[in-house]
Amino acid sequence: MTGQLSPIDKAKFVAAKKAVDYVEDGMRVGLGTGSTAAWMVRCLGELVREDGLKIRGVPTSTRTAELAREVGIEVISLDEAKWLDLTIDGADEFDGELNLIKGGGGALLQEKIVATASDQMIVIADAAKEVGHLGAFPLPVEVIPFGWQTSRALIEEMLISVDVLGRDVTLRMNGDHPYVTDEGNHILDLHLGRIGNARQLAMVLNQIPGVVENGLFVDICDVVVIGHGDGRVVLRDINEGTVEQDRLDFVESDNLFKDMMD
Ligand SMILES: O=C[C@H](O)[C@H](O)[C@H](O)COP(=O)(O)O
Repeated sequence: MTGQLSPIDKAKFVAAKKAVDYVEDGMRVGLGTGSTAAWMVRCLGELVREDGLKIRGVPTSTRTAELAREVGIEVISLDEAKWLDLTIDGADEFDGELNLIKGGGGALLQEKIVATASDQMIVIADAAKEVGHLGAFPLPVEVIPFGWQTSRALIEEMLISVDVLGRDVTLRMNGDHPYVTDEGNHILDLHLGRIGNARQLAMVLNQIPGVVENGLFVDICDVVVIGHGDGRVVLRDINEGTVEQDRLDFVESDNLFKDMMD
């Protein structure tokens, strides 16, 4: 990756770097999944190794669990933690009310359980993830493999009666085979274009037999840390509104960032 300092990588990195400021000694922290969350796990690992930060992390996927252990974070299960102080995770889209689409990486089920078991959920994202209305990103819905085609037909039928633009539903593939989640389920991606009422859609989806969970996170996120390619970070807080942070000029010289790019 030498020399490939893309603005998106920088944006994800500065958002992650800023978000770990919320983590305090002794906290039980939910660790999200995805490329942005991976930056956050690396930043936390650095604080654990170099500053002696004492935290326990609950990962939201096997991928994140491996990375967390690799960087020196103590990993525990959600049942061991019981409740979390904070979860930091990425998102595929967020709107002005901090509602989210998640699950582009297939981890939405554990992510939703972990986020809702936390006092606070902080999302880290590059600025391109902000939308006026959710739905341009295909909405992931996790379904059990048994009868998944019936679940898809029921979803398609339901979509006729809700406020969405598109109605295509596709089975996520991994090469020639259906994608399999950490729980052994499949993912249906709903190509909706625009979601008129995220709260209603999230509820009706979860009433369909075979649906385990959907990737709409409504009223779960408290803060979005938005990273920009030039190092600027903007906080969007559900209670305090928008707060512009100073530009973080350290990106290129930051050891962690340099290590990952070399
Ligand atoms: O299942 C994956 C998660 O919901 C991710 O947090 C989401 O897809 C965003 O991933 P990334 O940071 O790679 O864009």
